[in-house]
Amino acid sequence: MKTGEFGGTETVIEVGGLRRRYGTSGRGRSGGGRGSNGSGPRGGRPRSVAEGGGERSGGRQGYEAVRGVDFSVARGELFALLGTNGAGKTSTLELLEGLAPPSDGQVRVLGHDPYRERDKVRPRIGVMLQEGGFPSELTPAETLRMWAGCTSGARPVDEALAIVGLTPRKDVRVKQLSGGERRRLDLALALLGRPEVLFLDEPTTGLDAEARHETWELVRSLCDVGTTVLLTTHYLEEAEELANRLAIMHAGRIAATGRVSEVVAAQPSRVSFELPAGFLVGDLPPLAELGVTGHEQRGRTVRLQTGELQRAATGLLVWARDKGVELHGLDVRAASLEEAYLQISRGIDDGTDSGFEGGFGNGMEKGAESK
Ligand SMILES: Nc1ncnc2c1ncn2[C@@H]1O[C@H](COP(=O)(O)OP(=O)(O)OP(=O)(O)O)[C@@H](O)[C@H]1O
Repeated sequence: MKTGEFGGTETVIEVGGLRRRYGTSGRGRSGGGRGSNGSGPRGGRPRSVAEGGGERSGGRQGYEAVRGVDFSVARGELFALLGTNGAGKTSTLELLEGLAPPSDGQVRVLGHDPYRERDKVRPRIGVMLQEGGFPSELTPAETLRMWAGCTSGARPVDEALAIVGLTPRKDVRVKQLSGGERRRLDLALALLGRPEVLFLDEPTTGLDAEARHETWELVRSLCDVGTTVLLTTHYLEEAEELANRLAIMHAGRIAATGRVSEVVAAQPSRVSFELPAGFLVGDLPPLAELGVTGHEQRGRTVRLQTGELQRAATGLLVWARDKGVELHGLDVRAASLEEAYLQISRGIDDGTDSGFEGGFGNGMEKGAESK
């Protein structure tokens, strides 16, 4: 089940032509702490690297991690940013959180520039960073109490602990918490100020299956009461479960965006099988008549791509029956978000549009055109 109906058309997050270049400004990455409200004791992302230097700065021209990104998110909507490692998800999120200014383009959160009008935006957002960086000698209860002191209108600490299921561990030192428990503490901190907009950077990484499902339930319930959520994730299942809409980023750009069904529908389905002994691809029925839009062959293995899976599979099976042959290794695969994700990222790497050719792996020879 997706998050609840999001409440109307009010745009809460708007991003246009967004760019972020490292290595030219001399600013550090993502200073300024966790979000919620107040400046707080936590000074920002532990993996900070000076934008003006470091091995990742990309030389004199710098490195452009975000290359013209556009999207908007309505109130109560959950928007997921997916992408390969280094695609630019966190770099984008940090611009939305107001932790750095964009090199170019526009960001509006709740109608304000989150960097320049930080004081207007900060009290209304909650941020769950990828790595927390808690003082390790404090307990979760103490950490939350300390943070609540910097947060106006904070929830009671016990309520925040209960929401994320940390009550039984509230008096254990942070250094003794498991990775998943720390993640929950991170979430509790992000929720402390009852934010209107929640930014979650890989919120369920390190959580076991049960805790992940509980977090999904929690996020859904927040959306149901109108909280707007932007999350990054590597779990496609998470995006499928939660997202009203998503964007797949690759190399700093949005390669596909829309509802899950729209992103998936834009990708072809696949049928692969071993060509029976004594037959060539040219002996198959005319592929265009089966709705096949492309095919490749490696050794005896043939892979077809199609937007009409039933027609292609039926035509192939009828052909095999008529010829009295068995199609070994037959694999009929409908397009899925995973397929879409892989095809998009591989396709762009290869400079192809759909990723179909790149997705079949290197060393694949193009099969002969069928008759
Ligand atoms: N301070 C920095 N200086 C130079 N390059 C940086 C800096 N921070 C990030 N980058 C580069 O920008 C690119 C995007 O990084 P980013 O962390 O935004 O990706 P991501 O999509 O969040 O990746 P992941 O899924 O691995 O967390 C990467 O190539 C990264 O090496």
